[in-house]
Amino acid sequence: MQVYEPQDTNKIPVTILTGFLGAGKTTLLNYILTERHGHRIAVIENEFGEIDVDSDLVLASEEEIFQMKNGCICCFVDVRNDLVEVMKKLIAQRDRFDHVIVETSGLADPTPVATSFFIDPDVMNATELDAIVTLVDAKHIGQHLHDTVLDGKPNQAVDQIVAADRIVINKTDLASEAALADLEHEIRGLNQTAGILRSQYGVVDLGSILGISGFTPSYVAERAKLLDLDGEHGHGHGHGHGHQHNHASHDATVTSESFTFDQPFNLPRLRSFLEQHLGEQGETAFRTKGILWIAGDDRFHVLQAVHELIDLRPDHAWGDEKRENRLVFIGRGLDRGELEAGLGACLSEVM
Ligand SMILES: Nc1nc2c(ncn2[C@@H]2O[C@H](COP(=O)(O)OP(=O)(O)OP(=O)(O)O)[C@@H](O)[C@H]2O)c(=O)[nH]1
Repeated sequence: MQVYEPQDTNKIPVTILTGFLGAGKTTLLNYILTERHGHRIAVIENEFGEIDVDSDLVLASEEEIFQMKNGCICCFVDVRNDLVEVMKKLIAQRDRFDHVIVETSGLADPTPVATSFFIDPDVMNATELDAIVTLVDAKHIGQHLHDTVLDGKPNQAVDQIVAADRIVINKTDLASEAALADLEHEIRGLNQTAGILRSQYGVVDLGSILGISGFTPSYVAERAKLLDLDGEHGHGHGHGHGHQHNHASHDATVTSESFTFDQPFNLPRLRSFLEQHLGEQGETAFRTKGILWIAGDDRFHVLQAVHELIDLRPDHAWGDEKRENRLVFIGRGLDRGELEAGLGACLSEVM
């Protein structure tokens, strides 16, 4: 690990961390937050899905995590206002931290997020956009880059690569050297200037992604022009996070379904349901996450699945925390009724 120094100590450097669903943003964030790099980092999180699972997956102490409660970070109008508000709160507590990381939802285009740092004079004076860092899932990105079912609208997996100052190809353990070389070549075709790094579980030289001063306002304006992102027309999305936008640009066929159950799951039943369901629908079931209550077990379990790859494991003890099950499914053409029935059949009669 290499320690970095912010370039201008008067301004708070801000890193925008982006990457398609399941690329490893939270994993990288946890790595950053647990490394002893001598800097205090505030995190602004935003997620796709109505219930919050992500903040439970971030290991750091809660006071460092600020959630964007309303508004999806991929929407121009909402995000600009919300982000500006959150940033102002952070600026007021400026002495508590020296770097801000904004983790975007996996379906966000980072450019409007970046431009929101140039629309408010107070935020602009107090912060300095450091870089857009884009994570890429070495195993799964291919299918999203070639995703044709985007209705002629911008593909956010591509936007995220185009807008990046640094691209981290993560999950290199899941791809061959030849596949990685091809992917690097393909990424170069989309972005000629960004530094490309490789990682496993987000372990990168932090000096290569933080404190790199990759931004100038003119650069953002250029990018915005390039992507036709002036915020006035025609962009936005319509995914299932409970509110409608007219400025939809994202793939409206991608939705999220969230479930909570106040009964525990029978672990073997749940495992076999998930294996079967995600095995059959792995192409279109992009991402599944959950904080799980398992019958007969005092520890909460964490479910992480990216397409058909499932990771379900125990975490720490529930303690006094209220036990419940929270799951989010994100994908294309999700059938809520089928999921609800399938999950319901996995609930345990005994606690
Ligand atoms: N094999 C492998 N798995 C990884 C690696 N990095 C992360 N993962 C796993 O991939 C899954 C998704 O990682 P996250 O960090 O939650 O991804 P994310 O980008 O925050 O996901 P969203 O918030 O849903 O967009 C988790 O199960 C991680 O443990 C890696 O380098 N190799």
